Amino acid sequence: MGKGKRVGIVGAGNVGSTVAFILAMNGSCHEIILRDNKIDIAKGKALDMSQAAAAARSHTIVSVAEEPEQLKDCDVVVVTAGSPRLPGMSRDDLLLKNAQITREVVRDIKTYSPNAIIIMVSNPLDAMTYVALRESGFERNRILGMAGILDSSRMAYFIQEKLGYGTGQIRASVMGGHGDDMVPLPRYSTVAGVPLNDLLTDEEIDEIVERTKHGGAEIVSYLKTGSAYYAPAKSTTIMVEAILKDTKQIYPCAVYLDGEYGYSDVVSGVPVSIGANGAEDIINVSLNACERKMFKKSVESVRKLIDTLNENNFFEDCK
Ligand SMILES: NC(=O)c1ccc[n+]([C@@H]2O[C@H](COP(=O)([O-])OP(=O)(O)OC[C@H]3O[C@@H](n4cnc5c(N)ncnc54)[C@H](O)[C@@H]3O)[C@@H](O)[C@H]2O)c1
Ligand SMILES: O=C(O)C[C@H](O)C(=O)O
Repeated sequence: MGKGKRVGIVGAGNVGSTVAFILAMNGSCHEIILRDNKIDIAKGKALDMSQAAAAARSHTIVSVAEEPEQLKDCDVVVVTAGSPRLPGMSRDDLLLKNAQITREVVRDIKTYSPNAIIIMVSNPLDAMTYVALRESGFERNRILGMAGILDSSRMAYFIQEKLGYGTGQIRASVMGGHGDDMVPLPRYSTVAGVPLNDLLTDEEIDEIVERTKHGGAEIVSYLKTGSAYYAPAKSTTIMVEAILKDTKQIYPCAVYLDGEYGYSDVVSGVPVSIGANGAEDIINVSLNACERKMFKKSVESVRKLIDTLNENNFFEDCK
């Protein structure tokens, strides 16, 4: 699988380096190139991972791009550059700082890996995916944001914890933006094919929904110096591998909406078929009135962040 493929990772912090490690251990691609402001840290991690790859008999090479031009000709670039939140912060508090970082990083990707598919991870995720799209000028299928797989995995875990059984058999579904207004969908969640409301009470499902919405903050409250990275990294590698293997499997991803679900010129999380061309198809799931209302609120939250960027004349500088 993926022989000869090159994956770039910008931001070799907690999430980026864990993505690299998983890909290297899986032998998912031929080469992984790390890029970070902290060059020595990136070099140390690349060396460490290369030695782990040797131990695992993996053919993946991990190297460092010390200069922007060394992150060249990548098939996929994952962007995790930027600050994580700390306890008491919302993801949205990172907006202006991470938008500037995303802009710089995406300009280099556009120049040196002009055919890459970009997977955004930096927060606030939907707004950063929008920034990447505007800054790159790439077709919308080539810019995806990672969040829905993570949020759905969290919901699946909370269902399993509540039930006490079903490990590995739970399919949970979350749509909308990656914020407090995300839209967990119990109606589309099952355990070994059994609908959730056959297994849990409404109150129990409500608790799971609320905990899912605040799943990121729960981990920040324990870690204190940053945010989650194991589940985010695993979720990101699922997207990278779907692109490299051209699987065309459906995953919830943040993509630019152009009329889908009744919204345009905004990014939100929806089910997407992922393949070699990135977001190849956007799947239209039928939502009931209540779900539509929640989706609308979530889209409006993302739209507010885009408005804030506009008010700061952020997009006037887009090349
Ligand atoms: N979408 C999601 O579901 C999700 C999940 C987890 C984390 N995140 C977000 O991902 C981002 C990274 O999280 P983390 O835990 O890895 O943080 P981290 O602080 O561990 O790593 C971020 C890295 O980015 C680097 N960096 C900063 N500016 C850069 C630039 N211009 N060029 C290259 N590198 C640069 C930093 O040196 C650092 O190593 C945060 O914004 C976080 O909120 C999103
Ligand atoms: O919660 C955060 O700030 C990081 C990430 O978005 C997450 O959900 O873990």
